[in-house]
This record gives sequence, C-alpha cells and structure tokens, in this order.
Amino acid sequence: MKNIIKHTYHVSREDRNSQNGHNSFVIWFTGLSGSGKSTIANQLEKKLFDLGVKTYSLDGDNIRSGLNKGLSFTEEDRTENNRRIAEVAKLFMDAGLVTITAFISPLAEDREKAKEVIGDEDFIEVFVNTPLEVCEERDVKGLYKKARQGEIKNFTGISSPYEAPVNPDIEIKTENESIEESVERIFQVLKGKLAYNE
Ligand SMILES: Nc1ncnc2c1ncn2[C@@H]1O[C@H](COP(=O)(O)OS(=O)(=O)O)[C@@H](OP(=O)(O)O)[C@H]1O
Ligand SMILES: Nc1ncnc2c1ncn2[C@@H]1O[C@H](COP(=O)(O)OP(=O)(O)O)[C@@H](O)[C@H]1O
Repeated sequence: MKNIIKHTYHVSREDRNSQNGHNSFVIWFTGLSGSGKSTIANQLEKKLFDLGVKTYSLDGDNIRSGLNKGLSFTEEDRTENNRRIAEVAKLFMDAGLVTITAFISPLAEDREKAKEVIGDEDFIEVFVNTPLEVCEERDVKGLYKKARQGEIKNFTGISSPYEAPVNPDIEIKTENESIEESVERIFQVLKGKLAYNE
C-alpha cells in the first residue's frame, strides 16, 4: 500500500511461540445458528486453557457488539464481518495465541479468503454440521421462530444461504456425539499442531 512501510519488530511470532512452548494457529468454526459452535468452542478453549495453552476466542459478543457493531446480515456485511474477523484472528495468532472463532461464516468464498489471510497451514476449519431441522427445533434464542414469521429477514438457512464446507478439517455431527466427544476429537487433531519444536 502506498506510503505504508512495515516496521520490523524485535519480538516475532516464533519468539512468542517458543516462550509459550506451543505453536499458534486459528480454529475456525462454521455452522448454522444453534448448531453448537459457541458451546463446543467454549469447552475446547477451557480444555486448552486448563492445559496451559494460551488461547483467545472471538465470537459474536466481542465482535458484533464491538468492532463490527453496525454490520447487518446482508451478504455484503457478512463478508465484511468475516473479513475483519479473519484479520483480527491473524493478529491474535501472531501474538502467539491459539485463536478460536465461532461465526456462521456462511459463504465458501469468505471462508476461503479467511484461510488465505491466516495461511493454509494455520487455518483449521471445523464444520458443525447440525441439520437445519435440529437447529430450528433447539431454537436456543427464539430467532428461527421470528425468522419463520418474517420478523427477521436474511436469516441463515431460512432466507439467506449457508454453503456447507466441502472439505473441512473436522466435521461435527452434534446429533450423534456429545459435546465432550466433539471436543476430544478436535483436540486430537490439534495436539500434533500444538507441539513447538525448537
Ligand atoms: N439474519 C440473521 N442470520 C443469522 N444470524 C442472525 C441473524 N440475525 C441475528 N443473528 C444472530 O447473529 C449471530 C450470527 O452472527 P455471525 O457474525 O456469526 O454471522 S455471519 O458470520 O456474519 O454470517 C447468530 O448467532 P449464533 O446463533 O451464535 O450463530 C444469531 O444469534
Ligand atoms: N452435542 C452437542 N454439541 C453442541 N451443542 C449441543 C449438543 N447437543 C445439544 N446442544 C445444544 O445446542 C445448542 C447450541 O447452541 P450454540 O452453541 O449457541 O450454537 P451456535 O453458537 O452455533 O449458535 C446449545 O443449547 C447446546 O447445549
């Protein structure tokens, strides 16, 4: 970019990973509203934290009510929402943290771009593949009912698309496995990536 010159810092991501004793990367959850993203992401973070891993979670609470306040649920705004999340996740990863994001991120192209920003090697895509009927039956926040009644427009799965990942790193079927089982399965994939070798 014109007239923007990068500063070279003395402390690198490598240095931080070495000091923390583990690698940093991004775990990107995707799935319908009510699929279980936040529930599983939360439990996963707790497990990692208890093991002494430096973590940080990005979710609707700290992003859509802060940094991305004002963005709606049109495709354009979702794209911008996901773009900023990817950039912020990259910063946290550079800060040495295992970064967990839990957003619907419904568009394949937006997830692809997030992967490009973060880097192929450091992007673990977790597809929480809970069928729409189950999410709607759960209706944790009462939003599906409102969407069906036309009170919420552009609602994912009802009046706005969800493009399922074709080749996710991990796929979770919450009707068939418990939260603990899902967390354990994700952890087994992460374990190898966490180990920092001098
Ligand atoms: N129109 C519409 N469509 C989908 N979801 C809606 C909508 N309006 C509000 N909500 C609530 O916002 C949460 C999804 O926000 P995200 O930032 O994850 O969405 S996106 O990635 O930009 O598509 C989502 O939270 P989760 O249920 O945790 O997924 C909903 O509670
Ligand atoms: N196996 C499971 N894994 C994750 N969530 C589950 C499971 N079984 C039932 N649930 C419930 O489904 C709901 C998922 O809600 P939430 O985690 O907020 O989803 P999202 O973040 O995708 O919108 C929670 O009420 C959770 O207790």
